[in-house]
Amino acid sequence: MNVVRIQDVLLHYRLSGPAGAPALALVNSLGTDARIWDGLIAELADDYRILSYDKRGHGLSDAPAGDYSLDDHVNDLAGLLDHVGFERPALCGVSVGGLIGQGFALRAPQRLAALVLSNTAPKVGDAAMWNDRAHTVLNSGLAAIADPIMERWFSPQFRSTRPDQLALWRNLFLRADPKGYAATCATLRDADLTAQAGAIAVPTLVIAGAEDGATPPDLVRAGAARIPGARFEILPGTGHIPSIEQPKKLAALMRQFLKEAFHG
Ligand SMILES: O=C(O)CC1=CCC(=O)O1
Repeated sequence: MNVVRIQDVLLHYRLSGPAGAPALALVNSLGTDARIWDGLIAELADDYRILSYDKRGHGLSDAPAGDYSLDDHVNDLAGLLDHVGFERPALCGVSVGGLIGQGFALRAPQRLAALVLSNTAPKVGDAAMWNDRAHTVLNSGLAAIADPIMERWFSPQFRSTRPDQLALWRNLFLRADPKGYAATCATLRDADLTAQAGAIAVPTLVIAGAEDGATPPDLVRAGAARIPGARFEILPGTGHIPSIEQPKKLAALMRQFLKEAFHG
């Protein structure tokens, strides 16, 4: 098991694909861990050296006390990229992972070959929603919100045709750490990159899920429009986490984009 201590937080990470291949780093969403990327990694690992990790408060990584700022997450990512020797990777983040990606791109554009923003925006939700969600989870546990969250994560087709898969992802969600989850709700409450998104100077692909209940296509499209030169794509029949629902289609979009970013 790979582990590194960054900012006094133990982070669990995984590396896949051939050493020396173009590098790709993946940042997970709220209430998930690095396993959401398994289907995508299976598609891309012949051609890319891929880093995935459990961001702080999630998976096997530490869940330190207190609210997490976007800077905390960006600093973790920067330290992890240094640790694994990724000098200029492509970065793909989903949802709050995409906010972390935008924060990293604003801080260190020279460190990125390309940015893929999956199901995210410069601002996601509002303060009342994130405060309410954190309060519920801390007082009543993740089970109290599991059903509506599965509806936000997954398309109706996925929920009706893949009940066993749905049950496993629900289990993963239920086993998350409520403290780490609530601390990341604070990240989402406080992070607003709307005014800065126009300064992102990295080739960017923005992807929406046509049936995303958390970051609907119009929100994602509006965010993409703020990023100079960003490409925008909608994946049909897909909810909030395309790497789970449609890893092959997501990989196809990314493969084309990353080829141009790395090889011109
Ligand atoms: O849990 C949700 O509503 C989906 C989500 C919002 C931000 C994130 O990372 O996941």
